[in-house]
Amino acid sequence: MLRWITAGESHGPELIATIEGLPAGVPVLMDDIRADLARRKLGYGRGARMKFEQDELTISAGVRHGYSLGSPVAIRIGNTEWPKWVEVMSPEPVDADQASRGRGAPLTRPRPGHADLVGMQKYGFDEARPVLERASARETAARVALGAVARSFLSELGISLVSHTLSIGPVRVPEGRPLPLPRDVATLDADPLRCFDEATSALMVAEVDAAHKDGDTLGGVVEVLAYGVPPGLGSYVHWDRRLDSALAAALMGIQAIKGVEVGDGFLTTTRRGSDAHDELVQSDGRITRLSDKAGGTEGGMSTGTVLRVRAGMKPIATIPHALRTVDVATGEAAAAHHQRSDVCAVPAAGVVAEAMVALVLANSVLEKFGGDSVPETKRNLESYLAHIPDRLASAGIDGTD
Ligand SMILES: Cc1cc2nc3c(=O)[nH]c(=O)nc-3n(C[C@H](O)[C@H](O)[C@H](O)COP(=O)(O)O)c2cc1C
Ligand SMILES: C=C(O[C@@H]1CC(C(=O)O)=C[C@@H](OP(=O)(O)O)[C@H]1O)C(=O)O
Repeated sequence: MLRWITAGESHGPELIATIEGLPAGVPVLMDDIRADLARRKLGYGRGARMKFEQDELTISAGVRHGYSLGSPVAIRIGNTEWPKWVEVMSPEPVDADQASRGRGAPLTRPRPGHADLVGMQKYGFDEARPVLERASARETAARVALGAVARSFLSELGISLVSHTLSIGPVRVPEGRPLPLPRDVATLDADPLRCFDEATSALMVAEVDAAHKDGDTLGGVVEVLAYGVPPGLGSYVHWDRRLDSALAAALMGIQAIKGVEVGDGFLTTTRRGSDAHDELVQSDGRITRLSDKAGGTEGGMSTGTVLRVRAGMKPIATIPHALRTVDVATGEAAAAHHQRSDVCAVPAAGVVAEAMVALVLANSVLEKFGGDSVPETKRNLESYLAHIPDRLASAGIDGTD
C-alpha cells in the first residue's frame, strides 16, 4: 500500500511531500520531477506568480543514485517567494503590530467560493490569512512531485498517462475528436491551453482574453487517460475498494474540482441501455470491446482498456471584478479581497489530475500485485496476465495492446 502526505503553506518556506510503500528500484530523477513541476505552471491565463516563483526541488530521503530504496521518499520544494513573507509567515512569535502591516494586513473580506469564511469559523481565526495559506492550490506542486514518482513506477510496468483540456468555460472540444496518446504530451504541453484540438484551443485563448478583459475568471474540464492498465485493479466487493471510487475521491480532492466523470459519465445517463454499454465480441481469439463508453472500468475494476476520467473545475474564486462579501471586522458590506490571481488554471489542474490518477493507479497496482522491488511487482503482474485463461483473455482498445 502507498501512503503519502504533503505539508506546507502557500507563502511558507517550502512544501514537503512524503511517500511510503514505494518498491525499491523505481527510477527517481530530479530532472523528471522538475519537468512535471514546470508542466504544472503552464497554461494561458495563469497569474503573475507563476512567472516569478521557482520550484526549488530537493530530495532528502528514500532515493540513492537515481533509484528508490524502498524506504520513505521525502521531497522538498522551496518557495522562492519566501524572503518576502518571512515575517508574515514566521513560525516564531512576532510583534503583532509589525506583522499586521503591509502583506500581513488582516484579510477580513472573505472571498465567496474560497475557503476563507468557513475556514475562519472552523479553526477560530478572525481573518483569512491562516486559512488561505493551506487552502491554496500552491500545495498541488507537492502532489505533482509525488505523481512524477508514481508515474515512473507505473511506466516500469508499461502504464503511461496523458491529460488534456476538454473545455474552458463554454468552449469545448467537439465530440468524437481523437484522444491524445502518451506520445502527444510534448505537443499538448506546447499548446497554450493544453488542448489537443488546435481550432478549439484558439477559441479557448479568446475566451480567456475576454474574461481577463472583464476582470473575470473561468473554469473548465480536464480529462486524464491511462494506457496499458491491466484488467482487475480495484474490486466490486466493497465500496472503498472500487477503482472508480478511489479515482473520484482523488480528483475531487483537488482544489476547485466540483465534478468527476468516468468514461462518458453523465452523457451515458441520457442513453438507452442498448446504446450505453461496450459490447463484447470475439476477435483474433480474444474478447474485444467494440467501444469505450465506460472509460475503462466495470464493476469498480479496470477492464484493461484505456482508462478515461474527467474532472470539472469551477472558475477561480479570487475575481478582479470582486464579488459582494461582508467585512468580518466591521460587519459591513464590502468587496471581497483581491490582489492577484489566475484567470484560468484549468491546464494546470490537468497536470495535477494526472498526478492524482498516477498515485491512485500506483496504489492499486501495489494492492493487487505487491512487491518490494520493481522486478518483483513486474513478475507478479506478468504471472497474473499469463494465467488468465485463453477463453477469458481480452484485448485493450487503446492502441497499445
Ligand atoms: C492549479 C490551481 C490554481 C488555482 N489558482 C487559484 C487562484 O489563483 N486564485 C483562487 O482564488 N483560486 C485558485 N484555485 C482554486 C482554489 O484553490 C480553491 O477554489 C480553494 O482552495 C477553495 O476550494 P474549493 O474550490 O474546492 O471549494 C486554484 C486551483 C488550482 C487547482
Ligand atoms: C502559487 C500557486 O497557485 C496559487 C493558488 C492560489 C489559490 O488560491 O489556490 C492563489 C494564487 O496564489 P497568490 O494568491 O499568492 O497569487 C495562485 O498563484 C501555484 O500553483 O504554485
